[in-house]
Amino acid sequence: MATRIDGKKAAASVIEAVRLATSELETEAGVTTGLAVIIVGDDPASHTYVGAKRRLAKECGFNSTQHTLPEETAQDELASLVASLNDDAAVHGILVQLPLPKHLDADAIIQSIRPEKDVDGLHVVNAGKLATGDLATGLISCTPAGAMRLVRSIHGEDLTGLAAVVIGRSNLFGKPMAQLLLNANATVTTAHSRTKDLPSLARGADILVAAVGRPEMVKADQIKPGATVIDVGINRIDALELGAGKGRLVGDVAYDEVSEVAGAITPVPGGVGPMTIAMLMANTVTAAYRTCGREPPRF
Ligand SMILES: Nc1nc(=O)c2c([nH]1)NC[C@@H]1CN(c3ccc(C(=O)N[C@@H](CCC(=O)O)C(=O)O)cc3)C=[N+]21
Repeated sequence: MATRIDGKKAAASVIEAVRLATSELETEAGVTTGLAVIIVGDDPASHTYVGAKRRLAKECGFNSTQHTLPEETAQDELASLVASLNDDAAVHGILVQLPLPKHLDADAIIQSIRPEKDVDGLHVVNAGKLATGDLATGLISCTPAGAMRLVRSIHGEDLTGLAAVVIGRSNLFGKPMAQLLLNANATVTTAHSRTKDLPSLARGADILVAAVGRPEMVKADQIKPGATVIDVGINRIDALELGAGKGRLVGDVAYDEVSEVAGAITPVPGGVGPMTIAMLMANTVTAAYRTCGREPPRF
């Protein structure tokens, strides 16, 4: 039976470290860490996530502001809000909740955030720093950073000799995750929808990371015995009797059967999800430390 990797517990320890770092920066430099969250439109799931971010920011001792804009917000209005937050010295981190309404160009908005304040790690400067192995001055995308922390909780810092397979190649997750694993000396393969014979590729993985967005797609026969399985999927299975917006959350991995074969596995919920928000807080206080020329702790 696989070890269940407790993302909630790991996230709580990151949050505690962020809280300490925040209060240290406050007492030593007189700087309160500031996070600005922008949300456009009224997608209920987005509002739930933003609410969770706000609560955690408060718990960390941040000064957090939320900018709630109507669905019909124009590109230039959103751009000018980002511009004013870029220039606001009290704001160390800017997060634009995704997805944005379809009429808006999300990438143009993200690229207009000052890289030093891009706590989502999505700006090309931050993506480029990660790609070139500069982990010391950039900001790393929160979900891969959180997933990597969970990998380290099992394997430690050095993944030499381990084969890692990442299923998914998005800029948001798959690519940065592969780069983090590579930086830690794993031998990395990125698989995707065009990959031939994914099951046999997956069976070679000591570390299997699934980010496909298909409920319970990864089955037990695709797992190397003893492997570490990181499930990044968040799929809401709507149960008709529960009504809209309710229902069960499942990952991209068939948890019950896979946990019979794997050595360690993250659950959904309670795995990578809570780590994502915790790493957002870590990135924000990191950004605040850097504005004062101080070395941030490693989270
Ligand atoms: N700019 C931006 N940055 C993001 O990081 C970002 C975003 N936009 N848009 C949406 C996605 C999604 N995301 C999650 C965060 C936490 C959980 C999480 O904590 N999930 C809980 C369950 C929560 C529930 O019950 O719905 C868990 O897995 O245990 C999930 C998903 C961040 N995202």
